[in-house]
Amino acid sequence: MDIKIKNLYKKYDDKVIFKDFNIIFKENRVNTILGKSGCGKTTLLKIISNIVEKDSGKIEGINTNSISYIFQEDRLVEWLTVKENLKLILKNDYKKGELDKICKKYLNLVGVQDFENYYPQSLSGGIRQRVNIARAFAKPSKLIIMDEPFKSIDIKNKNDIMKAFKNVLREETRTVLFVTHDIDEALYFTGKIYILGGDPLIIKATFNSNQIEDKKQIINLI
Ligand SMILES: Nc1ncnc2c1ncn2[C@@H]1O[C@H](COP(=O)(O)OP(=O)(O)OP(=O)(O)O)[C@@H](O)[C@H]1O
Repeated sequence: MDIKIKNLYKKYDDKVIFKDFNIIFKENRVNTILGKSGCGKTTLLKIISNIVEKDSGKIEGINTNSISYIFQEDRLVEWLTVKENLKLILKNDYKKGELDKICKKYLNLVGVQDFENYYPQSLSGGIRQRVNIARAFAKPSKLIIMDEPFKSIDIKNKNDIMKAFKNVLREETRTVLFVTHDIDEALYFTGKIYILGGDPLIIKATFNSNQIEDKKQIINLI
């Protein structure tokens, strides 16, 4: 089922972010959202995932019990090791005997298998975020919500993780909502690109990522 946002209204104090806003995100595809800083992208993701309350409107096609989140900052539990952090989230999704194998598979995927017994506080920001990404991918959720997930990761590791993520998406059908400021990231995944902007927010343009021949097409719209 596509995710349908209908007649969304939201303001913070007197600042109107959404006024009768409508958008449809495609099921089983990467839906990438681009837009100026502060236009309301994170608010949209948080409303969709029920972390921020909307003033009014309808959201269809979401099962809030089946969402994986990757935010700009990681949400690791400091007093649990990397592996325990994964197990905590995955314990209801897999049989006990499978958990170690699953943790290994996804930690491997993002290249942090050597850190499985470390506590988060002893890891760099980039490694922590990769653990965070492994945990989100490992959860067999239908929807993955990613808000600038690669921001703190160096270019080499970012490229490896994006490649790994592409492979996961080939194996498993997931719907992805992906906010980024990086046009190369947006174009890397096959899917839909939405350019949002304005005050209150509107959809300025939508593209299929494989339609874009020149990045300038997008830059000029943001
Ligand atoms: N809890 C809040 N209370 C009041 N204002 C808020 C709150 N959260 C966000 N805002 C404001 O709402 C607007 C939209 O914020 P939001 O974080 O959704 O933008 P964004 O497009 O995700 O920005 P960025 O690209 O910089 O992450 C901004 O002006 C922000 O200052």
